[in-house]
Parts: sequence; C-alpha cells; structure tokens
Amino acid sequence: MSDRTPIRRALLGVYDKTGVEELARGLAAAGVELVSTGATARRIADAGVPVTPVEKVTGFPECLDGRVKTLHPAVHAGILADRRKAEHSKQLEELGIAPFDLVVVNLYPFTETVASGAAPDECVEQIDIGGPAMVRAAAKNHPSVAVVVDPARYGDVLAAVQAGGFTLAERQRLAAAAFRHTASYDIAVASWMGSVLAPDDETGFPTWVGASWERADVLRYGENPHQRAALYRGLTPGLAHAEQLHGKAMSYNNYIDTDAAWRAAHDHNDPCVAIIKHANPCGIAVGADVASAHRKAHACDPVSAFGGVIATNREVDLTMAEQIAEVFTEVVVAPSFTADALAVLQGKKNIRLLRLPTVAAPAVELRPVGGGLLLQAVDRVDAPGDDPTTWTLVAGEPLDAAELDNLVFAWRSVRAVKSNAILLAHDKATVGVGMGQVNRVDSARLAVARAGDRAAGAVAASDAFFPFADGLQVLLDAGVRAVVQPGGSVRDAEVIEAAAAAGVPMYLTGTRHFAH
Ligand SMILES: NC(=O)c1ncn([C@@H]2O[C@H](COP(=O)(O)O)[C@@H](O)[C@H]2O)c1NC=O
Repeated sequence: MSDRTPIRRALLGVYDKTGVEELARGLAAAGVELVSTGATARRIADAGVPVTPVEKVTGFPECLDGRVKTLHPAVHAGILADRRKAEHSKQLEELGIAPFDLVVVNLYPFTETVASGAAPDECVEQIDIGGPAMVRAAAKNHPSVAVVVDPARYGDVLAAVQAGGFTLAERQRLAAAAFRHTASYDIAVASWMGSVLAPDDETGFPTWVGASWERADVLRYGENPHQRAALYRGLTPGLAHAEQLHGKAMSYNNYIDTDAAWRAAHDHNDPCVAIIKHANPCGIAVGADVASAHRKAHACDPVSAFGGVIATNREVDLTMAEQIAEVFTEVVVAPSFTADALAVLQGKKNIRLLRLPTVAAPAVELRPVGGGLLLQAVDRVDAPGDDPTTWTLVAGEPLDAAELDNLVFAWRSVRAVKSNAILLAHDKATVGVGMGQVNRVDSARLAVARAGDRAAGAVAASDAFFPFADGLQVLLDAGVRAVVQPGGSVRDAEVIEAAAAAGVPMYLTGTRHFAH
C-alpha cells in the first residue's frame, strides 16, 4: 500500500520568494488550494494564481508589523492534526478547521541582517517567530504533512503532487531538513545574543558555543586509509568553500596541508608562495612576482617539495604554472589563475587546483580536545611585537634596511612552522627550516643541516625564546648573520652574550609564535 499523502491544501509563507510564482502555478494547476501570508499571497495573486490570504483562515488581521500573522489555532491545528487519528480529524471538523498537507516556509534573513551591520533593533525584528513555529509543527507532523524550507526543492514538490503526494520516507527527510533549518537559525540567534547583544561577562568568550556545519563531501578516507572522513562546511569563508577547478577529489591530508599553506602565504603582503608538506613549510618566499617567489620557495628544499601543496596570495601566472608543472604537486590553491596558467596546469592529471578568494582570517579558531573544545584568538602576524619598529636590538650593530627586511621576512614566516621553529632565510626566502622537535637545539641543527652552505650569511628566526645558549650557538657556529627571537628566558643574558660574543645582531620582539 502506498504511503503517499495527497496534497490538497498548501500553506505558503516565504521571505525568499524565488520561484514561488512557478510553485503556486503548478500547485494550483494540480487542483491544490493555496493559503498564503501577506506579501507571498500578493505575489501569487499578481501572478494570476488563485490564493486565499491567511487572514481569511484566521479571521484575524495581520498585526504588530507582521509579528503576528500565522500564530493562530486555525493555522496550527490545521498543520498539527495527526490524520492517522480519527479523533484529530473529528476535532478539526467540529472546529471548522481544514487541514494542510503541505507547508512551504522560509525564514526572515536574520544572519544576513546581522552581517549587514544593522542596529540591534533591526536584527531583533528579523528574528522570525511564526515561520519557525509553522516549520517545526509541520516537521513534527510529517506522518501527515510535507514541509519544504528550500526553494531548490520546489521541483520535487511539483513532481510529488503529480505522483499523488510525497512518500513517508520523503516526508521524513523533508522534516529532518526542516529541523536542521530551524536549529541553525536558532543557533545564529542565540550566538548573536550571547556574544554581541548581551554577553554574559567580559571575557570575550561566550558562555555557550553553538555551531552548524553542513556536510560538503564524504572523503575517500581520513588521515590514514583505515579512517573514515568527511568535510563539513560552516558559515565563515575559507578553504571548505574553495572552488575546485581541476583534479582528483581532495583528501583529508590535502585539506590539512592546503589550509596551512594558505595561511602561510597570507602572512605576507608581497607576492608570496608557501610550499607545505605534513602541515609544515618546506619553502616560503616572497618576490617581485609569484613566479620568482615560487622559484625561491622551491629552491629551499626541492626534495621535500616533491608532492607538496602550494599556496600563493596572488594570481598564478603562466610562468609559475610552467614551473609547477615540472614538479609533482598535490594541490595548488590561489585567489585566481590566468587562463593560460590554468590550461597548463589542467594538463597535469594528478594535480588539484583550488580557487579561493583572499578573505580575512577568522577571529577565533576551535580545536577539539577529549570531551571538549579549545577556543583561541587566531595567531596572526599583527601583534605589537611583529612590528620591527618595536624590536629591541640587544646584541651587535643595527642591520641595514635590506637585511632588516630579510629578518622581518624570517619572522613573518616562522609563525607557519610547528613545534620549536627555527627558520633560516636569505633574500626573503627560507633556506633551512627546523621543526617538529622536542627541543630547540635539534631544530637549530635541522635548520642548519637543511640550509647546508646557505646557513652562512643567512638570517635566523626562532618562534620562541632560546632557553639556553646552546640552540643559538648552533646557528652562530653555522655563520648566521642576524637573529630575531621573542626573548623572555630566565637565561636571556647568557643567550644575548653568546650573540654579542659572535658579533651577531640579535633583535627581541617580545611576541611568541608557537604553533603545535
Ligand atoms: N508572525 C507570524 O505569525 C509569521 N508567520 C510567518 N512569518 C514569516 O513571514 C514570512 C512571510 O511573510 P510574507 O508573505 O508577508 O512575506 C516568512 O518568512 C514567514 O516565516 C511570520 N513572521 C514572523 O514571525
């Protein structure tokens, strides 16, 4: 036996009126009686489709600037009657209320109003009350009623009407989508109230955090092939919203590395290229153009750059594309690609190309820990100590403008390096990066080993203070010509003395850039 419920009477009240005339026309042509709210009813009537204004059903005028239009038993009993129960149908008859089989509603644009910078009163006015009430009622009563909250589903509605109504499974799916819609809506309202309108305290962190994520993709696997994984998309812009222009599906590790690469490239204002492997840079460089930045970044560690992820903060041009095409590369992410660059890269079967416009970094980042979540302000290279005019020279002679620029490049780049970061740079390009160690001496050794001959004359940045002079000594012995580090160790005097003894300028920033 079919579990379709025929659609004879529909209630329509939509803020986003996209496609509503076509829907109404199709429903009316199939003999469905239409009831609708103020502006929606006018739009339908203007399209020449017969429609009953909801006031005719409620016997009550829309009032209080639209705050009350559908909040009435004649509407809600019509939606909530469980047609499987004879008693409900009997009660409706006694009350003179006709049931609804279909509810089509979308809500006031609360999020968009907040995003527009509107005043609090205007935001509050855009908190839809009657809409969610109808949506939730219809979704609860999905055994009898179909609910649609997305204009993209109107085609399905018209097909279902022709087929004799939605099946129970379809109504269940529509109901689940409807509850997701109202839940996300309420999360947006509660978040705004708790962090903008009426924060509970002065910490800057709300006492409650709600989030709404839409599944964007099911990935082939997670960090390892035996782990299942999926990508979810939130409301803030970023990698999860990037447009893939070419190549195989992104993997879990591709996402992790691409996110790190994107961030590293955007820590610089000049044309910059960052090449990332295992979420760490194997090359970062700035240049007059992206192609020269890419050549310099690649030269840092060509062995590791094999199979890397490349990000740039500018358009990829033909020259850069031709260079990339020479090396096996997993992903290239950029704000844009010139047509000829795209053509070259699309000739490579295994490369993934992502277009992601440059957007402001999010203010906070979340990291799950067992049973909870850490929230922190995102580390950007814009703290007071990131401005070289605030640096303190504690050893050696001041650098000339060009070398200081080089040191600033090293400092801006070291933020992207994880766990005891030591970064050597020359000509605004990394030449040796030490990372992922549990002590700073080993990171220094690694950076020097990777730099080889290039360590002599390079400048060095350390993401955090040297706890002892030993790590610094490794750099001094290798011949670095300047060092920047936060300072703040109890043994700073010892460390500074080592730099002074070697005649190497040392600048203290007072700001640390740990990344784990
Ligand atoms: N107050 C109510 O009873 C009420 N009933 C429905 N709405 C909303 O009003 C909008 C449709 O109204 P109109 O057809 O006038 O544009 C929809 O977004 C719907 O969710 C209401 N508005 C706000 O709560």
